[in-house]
Amino acid sequence: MNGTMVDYVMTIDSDDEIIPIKASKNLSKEPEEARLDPGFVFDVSGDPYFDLVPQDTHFEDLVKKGSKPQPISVDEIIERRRLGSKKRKRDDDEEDEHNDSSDEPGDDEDLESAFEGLDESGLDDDPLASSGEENDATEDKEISDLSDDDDGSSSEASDVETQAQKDRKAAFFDTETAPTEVHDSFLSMNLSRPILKAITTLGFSKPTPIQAATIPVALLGKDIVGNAVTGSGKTAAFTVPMLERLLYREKGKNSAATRCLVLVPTRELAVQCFDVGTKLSAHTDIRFCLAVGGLSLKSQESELRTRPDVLIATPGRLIDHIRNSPSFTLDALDILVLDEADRMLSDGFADELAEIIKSCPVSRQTMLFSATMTDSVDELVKMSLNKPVRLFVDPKRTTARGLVQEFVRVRAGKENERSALLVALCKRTFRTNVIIFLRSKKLAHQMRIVFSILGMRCEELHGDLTQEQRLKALQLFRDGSVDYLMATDLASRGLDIKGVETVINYDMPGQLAQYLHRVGRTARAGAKGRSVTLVGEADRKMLKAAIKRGAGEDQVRHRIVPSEIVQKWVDKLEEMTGEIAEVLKEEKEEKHFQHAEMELKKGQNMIEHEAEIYSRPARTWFQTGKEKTKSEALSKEQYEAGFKAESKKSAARPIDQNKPKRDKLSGLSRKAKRRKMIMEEDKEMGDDKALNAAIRLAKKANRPSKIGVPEPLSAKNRKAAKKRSKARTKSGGSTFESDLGQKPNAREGIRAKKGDAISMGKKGGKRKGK
Ligand SMILES: Nc1ncnc2c1ncn2[C@@H]1O[C@H](COP(=O)(O)OP(=O)(O)OP(=O)(O)O)[C@@H](O)[C@H]1O
Repeated sequence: MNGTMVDYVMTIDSDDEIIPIKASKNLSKEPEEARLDPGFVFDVSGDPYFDLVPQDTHFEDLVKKGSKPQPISVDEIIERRRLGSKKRKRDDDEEDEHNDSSDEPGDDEDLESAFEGLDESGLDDDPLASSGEENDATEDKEISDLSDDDDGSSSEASDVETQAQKDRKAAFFDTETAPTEVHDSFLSMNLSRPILKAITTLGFSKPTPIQAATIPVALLGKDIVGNAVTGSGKTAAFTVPMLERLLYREKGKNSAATRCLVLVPTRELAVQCFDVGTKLSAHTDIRFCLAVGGLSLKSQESELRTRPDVLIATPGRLIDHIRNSPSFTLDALDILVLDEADRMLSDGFADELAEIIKSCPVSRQTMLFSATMTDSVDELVKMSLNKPVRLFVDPKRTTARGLVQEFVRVRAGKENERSALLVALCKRTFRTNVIIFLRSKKLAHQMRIVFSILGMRCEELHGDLTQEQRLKALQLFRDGSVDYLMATDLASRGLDIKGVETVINYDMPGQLAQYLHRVGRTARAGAKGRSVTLVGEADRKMLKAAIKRGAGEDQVRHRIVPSEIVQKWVDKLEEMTGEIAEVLKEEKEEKHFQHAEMELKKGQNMIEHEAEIYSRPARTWFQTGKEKTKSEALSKEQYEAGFKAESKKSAARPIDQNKPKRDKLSGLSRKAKRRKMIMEEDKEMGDDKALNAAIRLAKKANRPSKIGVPEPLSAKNRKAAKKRSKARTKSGGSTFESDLGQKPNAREGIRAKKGDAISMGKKGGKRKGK
């Protein structure tokens, strides 16, 4: 760390209380329009998941039944054990009973006495095992040493653009279409009244910077690459123009079609996007559909048959529908949104993305968003976007303005103290609205058991849970029924939860992007928040990168947890290892039992309904389990390579292998290309050619015309439109028509022609790579 950095890393000597987050210099300088209403959130009171599905459907119906056994409640096991142990303890003396109540937050004296009577049965290789703590005086020095260690190869070094890169980008991106007006109000953006009404209902008084930049360009039908910090309103930035364009779609009999697709990496994020979309379209007739794994395939299929206007999906489930729902097609797609694109790639979805993109019409508009960009995203952009407009808001700043970043040092050789540190921090200081990120599902589950045994209200969110459990955990955390959410990186992207005060990183993630997304769950939409990261010796570079990319010099803290407190929790956790193991054992036994019951039921079903089950058409899969695991590992490797130094970048070339087969197709017309690709695919899959051709023909015959782009209103036209709208209102014209300020059906159903866009800002050349 250089001299100045030493000065600004403030040390918090005690974790007894939260040092109030002072308005930073940066914050006070912040332009008024950049601040959001911290009190506002998309989610309304009540259960946000119940209004995600058609009124006549029960949510329970949508949750995939039978694929996973009924969830086992850890809380129930712990409660059962607690009751059992209470009974045993009744035989003990008064003193021991008193010790039992030592789990109250902050009651450290009581805890101390409680430990004395407990049995010493530590497990040698248990992650919760202890080590000592050194004095605090050296901490300051060492954290400065840590940051002084500038070897020039830190993670963030790879983020610095070389001139060659800049030139390449300039050649690829549309540099002519820049937002011409600075919009400090939604009213000046040429939006229709139903959309404006919804924006007002949501309490958005001003567009955020990324919204101000994106909406006008997106309305032109241009491809966009958007980048802005977490919690800056990217969801509405692409949803608003998408809805506005949809208002101009063809309506009437046989014109229903899925025209917009939003792809997101996680199911929870899809649910949230769906929620935002339905709220913003509340005053329109635009229909949304959610297609994510873990929810019932059948009800999704039947909903897709009605051809909803907007589909929000995760890549895996979408591929399943493309392959296995005969009436479903993306042929009529006008707008494709790739949200959190880098995460989709790092999750091993590169192949799926390539397949989906191949299934979309070439003439679509594509918008790609993320708070962090990687090399693989660059490749995806090249593959799927057509002369995009690059809209990067404040690219130097990577964390929210209201975020205070704290770091807690975990010394070499004392890695095993992490759990004790975490418990100490949560027991004494961070007591409500805390998301804790852990590196594995197993650890998240174990820690949830630890917290529950200690009487701390806690839920877990990771991929080992059923969708039902995941949604429930989120809901309990959202409504404040639990104070802690133990999560893996599943929850690091996009989730917008009101009032998250603190994000704790049990360990420093391997990539800066991951860190930024995790800490981005707090300090959203102009609110203040705090992140606390446990930093080990191996995390030096990441620590340095995180500090450098923070919101401001005065918003970084070094927190020290008193060593005696850490030791206290180390001892307590050691004592608890036996109990944790018992809970895990009981849970495992229950799981086995449930599994056996399920298998039995399955067997009975097979006997009873054999004929019907075998008559069902076989579903085809995009990848086998083995292929998927392989591609996930590859993506992870490539994702990590994307963060390495620039010199290594060209060697990594992440998505190259996944590019559509360009060479074989070059020189062919668009139609011929597509036909050839489909034929090859059929050959690979060994599908029935005639049947597939018939399905394709039927789908093609049903394909509706494309949506256009809204025409900007000149001052003169605006007046005329107002007059027309008044006249129509008098004569009882439809609200939509008057909202649009145009003649009924004046532009409805018109295919977006090149000229449309050119007249408002040049549309780029031919789309590459498809
Ligand atoms: N114009 C606005 N005015 C006030 N609040 C807004 C506005 N736009 C969005 N918000 C609020 O900002 C919060 C964050 O929005 P959103 O989830 O879209 O952020 P994001 O940039 O997608 O974040 P992430 O990168 O983490 O996915 C939401 O709760 C929303 O209520």
